[in-house]
Amino acid sequence: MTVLEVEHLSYAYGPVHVLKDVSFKVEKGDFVGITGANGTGKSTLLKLILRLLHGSGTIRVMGDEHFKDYSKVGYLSQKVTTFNSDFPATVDEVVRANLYPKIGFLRRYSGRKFGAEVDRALAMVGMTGYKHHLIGELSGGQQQRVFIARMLVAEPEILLMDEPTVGIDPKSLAELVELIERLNKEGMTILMTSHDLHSLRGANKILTLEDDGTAFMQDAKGYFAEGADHHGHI
Ligand SMILES: Nc1ncnc2c1ncn2[C@@H]1O[C@H](COP(=O)(O)OP(=O)(O)OP(=O)(O)O)[C@@H](O)[C@H]1O
Repeated sequence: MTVLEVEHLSYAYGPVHVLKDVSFKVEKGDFVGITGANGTGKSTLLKLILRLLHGSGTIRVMGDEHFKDYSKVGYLSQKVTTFNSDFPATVDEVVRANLYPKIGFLRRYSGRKFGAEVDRALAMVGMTGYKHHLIGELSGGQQQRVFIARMLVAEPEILLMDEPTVGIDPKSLAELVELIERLNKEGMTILMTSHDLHSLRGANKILTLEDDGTAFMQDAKGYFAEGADHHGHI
């Protein structure tokens, strides 16, 4: 089943053309690694898919050109974890907050606490036991796990992640990559940008954005077989 179809997508910030006539398809269960040099438009592409930005061309999510239910699309933005350590929210609050778009603002006050849903999401990312910790007190890798749990609690169909592995120490990085690969193996469709070839080793498709704004998708096996040297930006 095709869950995302991008056709002839172009986008410019004022006079600066970033994406030009980009087309690709994502099937349910795909892990798409999005790569390309700095400034080629990886973050811009994710924001267009989320309709935070509007370009020309067509974007169909779940077959719908006018898709509105973005609670089904989890998004982890770049640098989401650059937290001030005084940030007062607990892990529980950060994860729970993403249930509200789903359950509706008014029902938020219905008294139901959704503790089981939060616990389940934290268990999926190996963060059981951290519920009452302040988010600002966790390591970068732990914060990323919590932000992944925050996406998962809304039971999304697709995860969009913008460089989730940046700035994380090697051990936490390996665990985070394993977590992302496991979620994909369990059936989650993932689109993830990264400059780090290792982080994308579980991908089955690679979308490469070029300096001229074009993009092409290829089988990950072919991409990795060509070798990292071939792709000057990695
Ligand atoms: N809000 C904005 N206004 C104007 N130009 C922007 C804006 N956001 C991004 N750009 C420009 O658009 C281009 C693409 O940016 P984008 O952040 O999508 O690239 P990227 O591939 O994600 O880069 P990186 O690998 O550095 O994260 C860059 O040249 C950037 O300077």
